[in-house]
Amino acid sequence: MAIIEVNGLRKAYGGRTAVDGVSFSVGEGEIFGILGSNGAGKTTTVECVEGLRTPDAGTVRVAGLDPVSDHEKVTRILGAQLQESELQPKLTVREALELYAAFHRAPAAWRPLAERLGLEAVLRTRFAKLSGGQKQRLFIALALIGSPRVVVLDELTTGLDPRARRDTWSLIEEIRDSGVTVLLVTHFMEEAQRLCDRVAVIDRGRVAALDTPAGLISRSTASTVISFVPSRPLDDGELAGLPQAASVETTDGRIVINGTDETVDAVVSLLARHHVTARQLRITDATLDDAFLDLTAPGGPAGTLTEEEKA
Ligand SMILES: Nc1ncnc2c1ncn2[C@@H]1O[C@H](COP(=O)(O)OP(=O)(O)OP(=O)(O)O)[C@@H](O)[C@H]1O
Repeated sequence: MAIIEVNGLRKAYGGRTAVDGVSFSVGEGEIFGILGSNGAGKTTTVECVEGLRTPDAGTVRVAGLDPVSDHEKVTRILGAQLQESELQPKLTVREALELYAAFHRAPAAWRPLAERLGLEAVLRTRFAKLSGGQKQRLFIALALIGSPRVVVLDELTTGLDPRARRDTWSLIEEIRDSGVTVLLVTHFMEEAQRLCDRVAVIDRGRVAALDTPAGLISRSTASTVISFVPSRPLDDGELAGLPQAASVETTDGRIVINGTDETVDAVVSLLARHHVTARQLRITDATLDDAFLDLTAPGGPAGTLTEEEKA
């Protein structure tokens, strides 16, 4: 069952359109990713879901409620991550948890929540003295303190080191496993690929694609990466003319081709025809990073919408 439904959402600032007809729905228990470049319209979209902005057109529903006209009810269902500027630097972790618990009618017990998020050791530490990872864990705790059914996490791991980022990913999975739906806004393809059940790619205010991470990769014109060092140089023209090759690059003698299974077959035939051996041959699946670049390229395959996107 869908817990978030967004239909034909439009929002402009002044005369400038930021979100231009965005539609998606999020099923209960999913980790749903919103992916896009800077300025694509991600934050505006989730702010409309949170009821912090009023749409110019379209509808948004959270558990069937309008986040603007039913704002109070929606704040009991949906927990949003604060921005750093919204917490007093002198507040201790314990004070922040107690303060935010007091905002809710039926808050979660803050102590077990602090334990779950590894914050017991810093309960008396002021916000300004916390590390980046500790601050993010506190933000997650504050988003969860009202025992929400949905939590919105926006650019949560920006600025974290790789270990803290991975720790945060595990926490997000635990949150989902505890039954909370997660709406995750991110720039990081690896994060979306690892965590998200489904992803909406927003490009210039529109949904360019909506699918599982694996689905997005297989739909892109560059689902496979072939790389090798030829035993002798190959003709650039023949390489560029390979079927379904989205890109061909040569760096320090290594040829890297982004394409499909059809491209792999053509590379094998080309090498055989010219009696060239492929040294250090690697054939790997493309990453979400490759698919994202392909899906958001000007004139790219952004028009290949699934049935859900067309609806
Ligand atoms: N309060 C505002 N007033 C005017 N324009 C705004 C405002 N907020 C956002 N915009 C503009 O709307 C567009 C979409 O911005 P939005 O913040 O939704 O994108 P985003 O995908 O979240 O970007 P980022 O990844 O950089 O945070 C951008 O062109 C931005 O400059």
